[in-house]
Amino acid sequence: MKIIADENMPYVVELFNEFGDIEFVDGRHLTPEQAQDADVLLVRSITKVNAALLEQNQQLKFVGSATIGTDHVDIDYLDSRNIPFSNAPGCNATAVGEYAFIAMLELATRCGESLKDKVVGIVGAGNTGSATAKCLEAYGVKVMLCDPIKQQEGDERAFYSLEQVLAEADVISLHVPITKDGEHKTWFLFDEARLAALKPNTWLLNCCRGEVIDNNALIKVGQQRSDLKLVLDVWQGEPNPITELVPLVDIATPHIAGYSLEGKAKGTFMLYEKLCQLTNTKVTKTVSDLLPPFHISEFSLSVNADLLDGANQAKLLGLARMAYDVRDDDVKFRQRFAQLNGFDQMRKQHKHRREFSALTLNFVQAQLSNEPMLAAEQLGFKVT
Ligand SMILES: NC(=O)c1ccc[n+]([C@@H]2O[C@H](COP(=O)([O-])OP(=O)(O)OC[C@H]3O[C@@H](n4cnc5c(N)ncnc54)[C@H](O)[C@@H]3O)[C@@H](O)[C@H]2O)c1
Ligand SMILES: O=C(O)[C@H](O)[C@H](O)COP(=O)(O)O
Repeated sequence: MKIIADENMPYVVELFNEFGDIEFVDGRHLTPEQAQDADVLLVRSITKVNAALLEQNQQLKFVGSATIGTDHVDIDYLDSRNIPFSNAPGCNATAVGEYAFIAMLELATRCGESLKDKVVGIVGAGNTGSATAKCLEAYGVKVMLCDPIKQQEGDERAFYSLEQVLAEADVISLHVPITKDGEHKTWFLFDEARLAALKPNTWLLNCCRGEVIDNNALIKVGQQRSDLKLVLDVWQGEPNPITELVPLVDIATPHIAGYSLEGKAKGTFMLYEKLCQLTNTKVTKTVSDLLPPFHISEFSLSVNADLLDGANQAKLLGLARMAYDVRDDDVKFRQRFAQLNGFDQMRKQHKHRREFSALTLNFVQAQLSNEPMLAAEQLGFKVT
């Protein structure tokens, strides 16, 4: 079996070498000629999987994308050729949730404000939106979920309309797939009118797809409204963000919100499981076999370390930065995004961060209540 895999997908050798020969390719520039003799194709979000790529291939047995989003894959075309396809829903949800939470903590600390006093609107309450809400709620922040599709499906959580979120939330975090048609289409969901209608001092975070916000309108509105705070991990026209937008953005990163080692490992692992299922192969590996130990295995906290206390926001941020310091990616982004291949190079060379779960917090003295420990656990840390 010939397996063609994106060169930036970790753990492919560990998981797939038992199935055959592996060839690594540059996923953004994969050609029909390179893909023509693949039995298995393993891609990331940067490879367009469609008729143009695959019509010369008559032997393809499986396409796997180690991503949550599927907008780069023509699933109808694969169906028409009976080629099984699988993505990796939820694989990097925790990574995105922690990224959004850390970015909010960072902004709050930078502005001398308390995140706990904010109301956060989450647009799209699926895997990544729910993971963001989980961190915020563990910290005691009020969350407003907006997801008309889940609401219509009978999800029992409390939902709010987008208009309510725009009117009431201090922070808005976007977690929708990119869709171009239908009642709930998300392409330019945040157009000039919605951007201009944001409450004074709103923070807007986009960790889903760049085109959910009209980036040209964002430049126009951002230039008129210095009160807005922006966190962008995704950009219209990737890998070439619009240059004028970057200085208006408070935290800017190159589509790496989902790049935790855990998320990456889970993504590749889910495709391995699917291929095992398709080929009647026994699953013999586990995700934890793949992950190296974290360089800080345990961190001790004293009795004053009530992470839930808003007065300790900076301490919580310090702790979160041990797992992931978003400022490093922001600095690199500003230096490199405009260079030739800068955006892709930053993603390729990204030092995959760890999730909170890699860090064990040791509460060395008994707390007055066990709430801070429970909150730390809810945030995702291991607690002893
Ligand atoms: N930045 C990154 O690294 C990164 C990582 C993972 C995912 N993503 C992107 O984020 C998207 C969301 O990921 P997910 O795992 O949460 O997906 P998901 O499918 O679990 O959840 C998306 C939710 O959005 C809702 N939705 C759709 N249209 C909506 C609308 N108009 N208004 C409100 N809600 C709407 C859906 O009902 C669904 O519940 C992915 O499709 C992907 O494009 C980006
Ligand atoms: O859809 C997703 O899962 C994310 O956008 C994913 O993290 C993108 O990363 P890539 O596949 O480009 O490495």
